[in-house]
Amino acid sequence: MTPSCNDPAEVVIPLLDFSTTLAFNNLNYTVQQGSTSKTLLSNVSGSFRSGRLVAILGPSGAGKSTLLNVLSGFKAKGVKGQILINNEVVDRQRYRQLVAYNAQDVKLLPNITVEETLRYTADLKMSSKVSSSVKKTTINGIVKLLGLENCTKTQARLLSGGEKKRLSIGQELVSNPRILFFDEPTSGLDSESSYQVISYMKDLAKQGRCVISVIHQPSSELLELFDDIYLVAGGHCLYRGSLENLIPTLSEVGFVCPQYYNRADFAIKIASRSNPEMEKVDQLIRLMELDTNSDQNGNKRPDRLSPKPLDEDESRSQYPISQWRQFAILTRRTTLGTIRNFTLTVLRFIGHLLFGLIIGTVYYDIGNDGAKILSNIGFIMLTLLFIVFANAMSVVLTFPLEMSVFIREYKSNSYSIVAYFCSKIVADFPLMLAGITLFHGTAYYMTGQINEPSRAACFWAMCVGMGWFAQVYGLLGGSIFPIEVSPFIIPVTMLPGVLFCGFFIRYDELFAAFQPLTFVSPFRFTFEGASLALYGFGRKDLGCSEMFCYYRKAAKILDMLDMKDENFWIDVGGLVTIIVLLHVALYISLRMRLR
Ligand SMILES: Nc1ncnc2c1ncn2[C@@H]1O[C@H](COP(=O)(O)OP(=O)(O)OP(=O)(O)O)[C@@H](O)[C@H]1O
Repeated sequence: MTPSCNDPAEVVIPLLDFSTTLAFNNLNYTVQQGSTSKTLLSNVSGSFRSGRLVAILGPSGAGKSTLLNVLSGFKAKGVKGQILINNEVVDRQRYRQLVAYNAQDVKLLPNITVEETLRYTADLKMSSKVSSSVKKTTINGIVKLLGLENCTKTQARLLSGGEKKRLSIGQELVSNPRILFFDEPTSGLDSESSYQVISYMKDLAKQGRCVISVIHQPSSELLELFDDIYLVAGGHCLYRGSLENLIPTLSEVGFVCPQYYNRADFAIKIASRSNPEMEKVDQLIRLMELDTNSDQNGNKRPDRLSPKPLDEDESRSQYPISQWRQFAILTRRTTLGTIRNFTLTVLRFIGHLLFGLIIGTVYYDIGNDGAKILSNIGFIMLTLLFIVFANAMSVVLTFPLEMSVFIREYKSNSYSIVAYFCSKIVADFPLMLAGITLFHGTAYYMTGQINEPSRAACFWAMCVGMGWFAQVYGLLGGSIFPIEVSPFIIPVTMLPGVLFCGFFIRYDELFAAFQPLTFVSPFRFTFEGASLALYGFGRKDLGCSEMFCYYRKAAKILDMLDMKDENFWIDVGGLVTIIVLLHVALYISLRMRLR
């Protein structure tokens, strides 16, 4: 049963027995818009203490999410000012270990269950010295704390909005962070679920954490759960202090809250752009800017806080586990997610088998017939086109969602880019290999291609090369372009490569200016490689189903296609080079996305 908001949550995750203060002074955040710059945060200051739940309030566009992103370290470029934890400037890497950020839109891997999600997070975020029983206890504690007991075996895609939100909060709790940021954790939830989520956050604060949340128009009941308020308008701070002091402070400058009026609504109304009393708002801003030396509750900040040194019991290495372990865990998780994506996985297999059968039926037994050479060359081309589109499009459709999970996890310091990159390549490879083998096993033999193991293997290798290229190309497209455009961009950008493959126009018939382009087309390398596998290297004369077959001799076929045996290894080298370069481009693109 989901605990009601009044049930005390049983806390199993460790309490933090030391205080933490996050202080920020004169923060400014500017973004570049063409040649001009736009200031999104101006001279905002404040401090948040452990044990207190803080609400960041403000009208839409006030800068609440921006403030949260800056304070959580997710935005660093263009930020000026000082952020201190326990009066110390902390380097970025260490900062990310201390801070957790829960974004407004929940990013979860859809086919992984609640328990698995938390277990993988624990494996990634907890030191390998932590025993599996401790990890299990921690996970159970989080599940209980967040009321997820009923859905531990449910895949994330089937969870309700509130459960998804709580699961993503749970992921942040695994590493037991000192400071937690939430961006609109109640958006899309009904009032009861909103109350529950904020109650859980209150519990987390009571356990000794700094908990700061952007909250959109909270009801009076919900607002009561917060200890402190940080009011933002137009990138400025209008109020920071306790909830009790909010109305008295606003009334000091002449904003008097009517009786029975929701305090949050009143504060947001004052902060809205439509407020005609701008001089009073400016007065509030000046008041807050002058008061940079007082803490969240209006008390003077001591020159030196007396916290526990930050590094006393924390590991200094960037990640809690080695990159090799990260790679192994991520590969397992990606494989599980792919296998569980039943529709796509089964469709991929059925698609390869079905197309193999169709192509095998249409081109039945033509492979050794000198009278049907042109059709057989069409078979080679069709094979390559099928492989490239089937494998590129399946990753284009799934990768963008995974990317958003990757960006969130990377930014919360869960693992390195290299570990993710390698796991992605390795986890997707077997499925591609299996699909192509199924297709090859059907189409190659049904079409009556030459039954020599070495030729069949070379043909299969060219198909695998094409599939590998397609997969990385799809990943690259998915990492660069949004899902709305990548299904269009990927096929369209491949077409010039198809044009210069040697099938639609012979290499020697191309304008001289176009001929070098054939050496950057993966289709040229695979088409020539597959054709040589079938007809090159001294293949004996083909059979002939008619009176006369002009192309009985394999050498004549290669001559017609302007292909030479010695090009085979150039094709292999060219294809491998393109695939390697695409991996490099994919790696760079992932890095760029994380900036
Ligand atoms: N990269 C950017 N370039 C230009 N303007 C930006 C950029 N990011 C945010 N802004 C602007 O900064 C302002 C503050 O945005 P922010 O998302 O922080 O608002 P918010 O208070 O969280 O609003 P909401 O409650 O609607 O989510 C908005 O006017 C937004 O358009």
